[in-house]
Amino acid sequence: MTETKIMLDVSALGHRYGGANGHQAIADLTFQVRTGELACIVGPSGCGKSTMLRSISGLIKPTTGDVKLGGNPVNGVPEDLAVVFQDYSRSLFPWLSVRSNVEFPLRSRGLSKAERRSRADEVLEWVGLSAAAKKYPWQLSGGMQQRVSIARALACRPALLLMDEPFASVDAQTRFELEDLLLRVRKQFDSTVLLVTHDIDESIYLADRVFVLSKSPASIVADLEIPLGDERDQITTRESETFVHLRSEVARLLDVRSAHAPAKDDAAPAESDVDNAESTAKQWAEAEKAEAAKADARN
Ligand SMILES: Nc1ncnc2c1ncn2[C@@H]1O[C@H](COP(=O)(O)OP(=O)(O)OP(=O)(O)O)[C@@H](O)[C@H]1O
Repeated sequence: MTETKIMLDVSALGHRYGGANGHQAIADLTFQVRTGELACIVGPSGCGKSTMLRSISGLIKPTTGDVKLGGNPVNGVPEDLAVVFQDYSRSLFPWLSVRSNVEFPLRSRGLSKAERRSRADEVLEWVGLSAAAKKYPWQLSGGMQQRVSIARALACRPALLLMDEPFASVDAQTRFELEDLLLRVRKQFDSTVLLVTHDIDESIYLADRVFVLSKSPASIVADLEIPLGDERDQITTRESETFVHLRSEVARLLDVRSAHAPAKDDAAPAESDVDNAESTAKQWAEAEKAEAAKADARN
């Protein structure tokens, strides 16, 4: 029997902002993502998804539990992790061309200039942006900018691709196109993906597995295998009996009818952490810039 490898192992992860009397954002999160799997996490607004992603990507140190990537403990930003955010305007550098944006994180990974160029050109072709390589992000539509972000993440050949509501800022048509693009490229690059969304249909359409989160503080309330096969289609898959059944099941688990009720502990953020509350995309971009600067200093 072949052993299934675990790429991401999250164990009893918890985070409380603002010390002992502060705000418990996530509590006792335990789940695993297998190598080569596309897993989606769906949870109600404010339940702690970003806090979880920050912990997994090493941007914050969780107060309890631990995270392992490829068997190694995550104690800072891991090199073999890439992240795609909803807010592409904050994660792409406006002063760099599309190609340079894609090459940027490769600078800290010890690749030669020629290798960086060839990787960037390969992924840009895969996301259909070869012709836009010399343009700047601000010359592109939102959907195209998000394709640049996806290309940039894939160029790093990450062991794990984290995606934080990646398609939430584009129109419905573009969203469908980007979802299908993700399904194509994850196959091409054999990627392991963890995607966070609050769109139930999107989570089922994309995933091999869906984890459903509770309201704040987030914990896992269900782990559902999605038996929709590899070939998915925006119309026929979404109309299928299995899809419709899963949609109702996830909606029930999320208890969508009460999703707009304020969570009992959803007061103002804990004061001591307010400085910390800038967007994860910005934090990540700063971490990448720092890594590239270190690499430049070494060379
Ligand atoms: N830096 C911080 N300091 C204090 N509290 C915070 C901080 N960041 C988030 N919180 C609180 O933790 C809880 C979870 O926030 P988080 O942003 O992780 O949730 P989310 O599920 O990503 O939200 P959304 O769905 O709105 O994106 C919220 O109550 C939020 O106010």
